[in-house]
Amino acid sequence: MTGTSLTGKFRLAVIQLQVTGVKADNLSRARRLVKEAAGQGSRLVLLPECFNSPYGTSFFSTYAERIPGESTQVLSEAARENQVYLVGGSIPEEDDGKLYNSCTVFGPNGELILKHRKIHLFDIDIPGKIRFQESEILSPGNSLSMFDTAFCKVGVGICYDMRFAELAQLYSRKGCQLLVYPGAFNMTTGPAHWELLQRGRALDNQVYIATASPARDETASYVAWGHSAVVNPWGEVIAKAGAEEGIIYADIDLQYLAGVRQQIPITAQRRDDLYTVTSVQEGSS
Ligand SMILES: NC(=O)CC(=O)C(=O)O
Repeated sequence: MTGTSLTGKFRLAVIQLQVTGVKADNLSRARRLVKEAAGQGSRLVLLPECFNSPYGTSFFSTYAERIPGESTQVLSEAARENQVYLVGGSIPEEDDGKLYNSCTVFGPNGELILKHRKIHLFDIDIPGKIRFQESEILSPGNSLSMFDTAFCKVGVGICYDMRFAELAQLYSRKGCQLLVYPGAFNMTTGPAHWELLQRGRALDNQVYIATASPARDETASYVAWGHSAVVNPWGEVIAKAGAEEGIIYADIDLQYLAGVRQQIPITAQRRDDLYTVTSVQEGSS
């Protein structure tokens, strides 16, 4: 099968990891769960945003690493030992005096094939509910990030990136059939928007969407919503976690995707003479 073939099926696993303040525990649990997912036939495995550290601006500098570093070494070995594509959620990355929220992707040989730095920083202020300002600590990435697998082409965003419809449109236009978003929505925006955004992105672009959240920890300073999910190009949720740690599985069916695109041919029907979405940059940041 070629990298962008529209035939075939493959199994995707999403790991909803219970992230603690102990980095070594996060890494070893992630490694164990990647092995478990591969044992169930998964060929592509997705971890959550900030899988090696608690999510919060006060934690980023303490847990930050260079890439390559300790956490990405574990990811590389887990990908190679289990022969999977591993989308390594995200980690706080330190580079040249700046901090980023970065996702690394490893191929089945353990090679680093992509690094995506969160493009849209999570700066929100909902009075009485939640104020979060990633930009106080982090710098944004400046590039789109896509990679080819033996099964299909995949576009990568991190959490808040999912709110920007243009990014998903560009990925779809550039041939992606699956978009993956490690994320960590919270107890305010999670119930309101998490699933809605995934279904919207899937339906608008006729792609599969997979999201991976940390498991919920009511004692954490930032309580993640959980509910990692996979949505198909028809907009249906085909796999969904609860709030606790676990793995969910979905069979990604590229023929089904092709069928949806043929039945409702919005790509051919677009009015690019009236509107268009274009990008100025591409590649890893
Ligand atoms: N944590 C995020 O980056 C985004 C989020 O929680 C939201 O958009 O809501």
